[in-house]
Formats: sequence, structure tokens, C-alpha cells
Amino acid sequence: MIGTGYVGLTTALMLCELNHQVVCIDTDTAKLKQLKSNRIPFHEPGLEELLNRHLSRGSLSFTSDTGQGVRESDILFITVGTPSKSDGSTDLSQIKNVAETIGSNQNGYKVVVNKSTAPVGTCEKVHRWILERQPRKLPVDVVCNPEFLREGKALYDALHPDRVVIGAENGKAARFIRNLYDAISCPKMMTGLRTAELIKYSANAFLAMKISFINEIGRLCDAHGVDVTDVATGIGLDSRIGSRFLKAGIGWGGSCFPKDLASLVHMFEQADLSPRILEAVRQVNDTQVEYYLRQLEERLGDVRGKTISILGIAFKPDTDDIREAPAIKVIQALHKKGAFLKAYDPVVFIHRAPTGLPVTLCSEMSETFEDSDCIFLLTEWKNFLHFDWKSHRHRMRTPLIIDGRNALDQNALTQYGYIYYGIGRVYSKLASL
Ligand SMILES: NC(=O)C1=CN([C@@H]2O[C@H](COP(=O)(O)OP(=O)(O)OC[C@H]3O[C@@H](n4cnc5c(N)ncnc54)[C@H](O)[C@@H]3O)[C@@H](O)[C@H]2O)C=CC1
Ligand SMILES: O=C(O)[C@H]1O[C@H](OP(=O)(O)OP(=O)(O)OC[C@H]2O[C@@H](n3ccc(=O)[nH]c3=O)[C@H](O)[C@@H]2O)[C@H](O)[C@@H](O)[C@@H]1O
Repeated sequence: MIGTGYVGLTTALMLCELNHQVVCIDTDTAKLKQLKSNRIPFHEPGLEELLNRHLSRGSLSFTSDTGQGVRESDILFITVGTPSKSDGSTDLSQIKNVAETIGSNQNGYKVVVNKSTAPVGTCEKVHRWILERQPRKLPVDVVCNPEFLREGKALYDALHPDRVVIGAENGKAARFIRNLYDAISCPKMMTGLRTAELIKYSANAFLAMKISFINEIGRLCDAHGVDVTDVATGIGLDSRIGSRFLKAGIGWGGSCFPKDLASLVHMFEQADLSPRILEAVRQVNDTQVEYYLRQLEERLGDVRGKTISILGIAFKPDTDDIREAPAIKVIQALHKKGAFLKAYDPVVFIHRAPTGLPVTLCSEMSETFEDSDCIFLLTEWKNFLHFDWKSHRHRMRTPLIIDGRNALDQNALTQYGYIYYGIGRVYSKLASL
């Protein structure tokens, strides 16, 4: 497993659970040091227990020596990063580097499986990069096995996927990889390399589209006094639509949706096509923070000099990942407008203290209430939802709550005397009867 981030480490542990022997390779020696001493370098539920189990059983090992890892393995998974370049295209330098190292260290037949999300045609490039570096002509097959796990639920998703997609040009290599997943019961789709690559991007874009769709409907709900959660329930009951990914809120962030949509748009442009739906999906998301800030200012007036408390920094619960987190955008925008900011997140500051964020960090959630003019919830951590909101209201200067995730109990909060705003939320008299 070359690359031991969220995807590489989770996949390695999943394969260990299926009784395979795995060597994890990474160039980040500080990360390897932590892993070797039983510590997960990021917050991801369930991984630490499996790390301990497989390190002590000897089914898992770690090294920074990629050459040695390549020579000792039959199957090589590429799970390195594929960040965006400034024009939206994908930076393939980490994949290229790995492919070249595989080529120069190849000592026999290998199956190279690309799991990193990369544009259509990347696996063909990987094949070429390997061949160019081989010391002598050796057989190698490249397979595309995109990953669909979610952060925060990575282990569950890896062990219980909705499907496994295996793209290959060679049936023998494809079956070899399918056999790895024998013990996992789900549909296994065998397809071509390019198809597998595009399935991954299309899946992420479709999910982002569902969210942007309900967020746009949420704005109309605000205008008409309609409850967006009821609209989502009502449409989601149609099995052709489905109820998931219809939670309206501050918008999608994270390490993948933004970069993958940018990459897909770039692929369209390269093909001389206009990605009209994708552009709209991104536009709704890009203007969602602005929309919320307008709602905030309508209720609080000018935010200059006011104290606003941010609850949650991670881009979603159960992770410490803050890549493209909506909270960061909100903090920066409010700071620019002259607000004082406090923030609390139960895990983010433990593993990855963000540098240069203009916020005063709180060590407990209750501190965010003190002399605050607004609490802005941006990550729906469970402990925020089960907090004793009733007894803390009096500590706020203005009891305004902006719920960026439509996660709090609006009726209860209103009864406790808070002013509540969630996109497309309507105070339900029925619920309070
Ligand atoms: N994070 C997620 O939830 C998902 C990510 N993906 C895709 O999987 C890929 C990896 O993503 P993450 O695991 O989040 O990335 P990450 O940034 O957490 O981990 C990547 C790892 O690769 C290592 N690395 C970089 N160059 C290397 C090299 N030459 N040799 C060995 N190791 C090297 C880095 O040190 C790092 O530990 C990306 O393409 C991403 O789009 C796909 C599905 C889910
Ligand atoms: O390619 C990837 O990296 C992964 O991207 C997403 O997973 P992830 O980014 O971990 O998180 P999601 O649960 O998809 O949430 C993404 C963003 O959408 C937001 N979201 C999600 C669902 C929803 O109904 N509403 C909503 O605003 C979340 O708060 C978060 O900011 C996909 O769900 C995974 O299938 C995919 O493998």
C-alpha cells in the first residue's frame, strides 16, 4: 500500500482483516513513526484497534523504503494524494513518482492497482511510466479500483461497501484483484480502466449535486416559509430519488468533492464540452456561505465588533480533516467583516492545529456562550446536539443561533428563548403541542 493516508491505511487494515499480508509504504517518516508505535496520525473511528491487532499479529508492517516494498509485493496499491492545481486540473506528480519507483524496482510480474482518484486516462499513463523505468522488460498490469469510503466512516465503508469497481484491460489481473475482495459481500463490477476512472468522479459529482440541489431548494423554502427538511423527506421517500445526501446546510467541503468537481470540470473543458450542471452545482455551493452571512446580518445587524462563536471546524463530524471546511470560509469572511471570533471543535485542535486562523480557541463548548452575540454551528458533532442549551442561554449577549447544518432542535431552542435560524427551517407549532 503506497501512501498511508485516510484511504491507504483504511484499505490496508481492511485487507488485513480479510487475512492478507500488507506492507504500508509512505515517504512521511514522522507518520510512519506514529503508526509503528500504534498511533493513528489522524482522527478516524475504529482504525486504532485494528492497527494494534494487526501490528501485533505481524500481518501489517510499515516502511519508507518503497523499492523494498515493491520488490517484496505481488500487488501494489497506489493510494497517494491527487490535489488540484490552480486551473482545476489534477496534480499527478505523486502518482507519477510512485509509478516510476515501481518501474525501477520491478523484479517480476506485478499488478499495480490505482486507488487514488485520478482523471480518465491516468491508469494508462501509470502503465507507461512504469514501463519507461523498468531495468528490463517485465510484465505488469494496471488496474483501477476507485475508493468510495467516507471520512469518519472509513472503516465501516471499507468493510461494507455498496459496490467494488474493478477496471482493467486484462481479465486475469481483474480477477486477481476481485479475489482479494472475495470475503466482502457486495456487487463487484468489472469494467474497463477509463470507465472505472469516470465512475469515481461521476459518483462524487452526483452526491455533490444532490446537496447543492437541496440547498437551492432551501433558499426557496426560506422565501416561502416552507420546511426544507419536510421537502427532503417528501422527495426522498421516492425510491428513485432516495433520502440520503439531501441534508440542506452550509454546503459541501472536504478533501474530495471540491477538488474532484474541479477536476471533472477540467476534463469537460479538455474535451471541448461545457459542464453546465457541474458549474451550477459548484456555484450554489460557492455562494452558500454568503447566503448564510446575509441571514446572520439580517438578525444581528453589522457584525463589526460583535463576538461570534463557531461550533465545529471539521468539514463534517467524526473527522479532524479541515481541508476545504466551510467553517474556515465562514471564519475568514466574518473576520474580514470585523467580527471577533471564538471557536470550539472536539477533535480538530488535538491533531491538527490550524495555523493563522483568526479565532480564539475555546477548550470547552460552554466557553463559546460567554458574552457571545451569535453561535454559528458548522459541524454537527453529536455532543453539540445533546448539549444542555437551556442552561447556557443567559451567558450569551444576544441569544442568536445560526445552525449551518439544520441539526439542532429548533422548537426546543425557540422555547428556551433563542433566536434560531437554519436554512429553510420553519418553527413548528404542531411539534410543540
Ligand atoms: N480521503 C477520502 O475520504 C478519500 C480519498 N480518496 C482519494 O484517495 C487518494 C488519497 O487520499 P487520502 O488518503 O485522503 O490522502 P492523504 O493525504 O491522507 O494520504 C496520502 C499519503 O500519501 C503519501 N505519499 C505521497 N507521496 C508518496 C510517495 N511518493 N510514496 C509514498 N507515499 C507517498 C503521503 O505522505 C500521505 O501519507 C486521493 O486521490 C483521494 O482523492 C478516495 C476516496 C475517499
Ligand atoms: O472521494 C472521496 O473522498 C469521498 O468523498 C465523499 O466523502 P467525504 O468527503 O468523506 O464526506 P461526505 O459524507 O460525502 O460529505 C461531504 C460534504 O458534504 C456535506 N453534506 C453531506 C451530506 C448531506 O446531506 N449534506 C451535506 O452538506 C458534508 O457535511 C461534507 O461537508 C463521498 O461521500 C465518498 O463516497 C467519497 O469516497
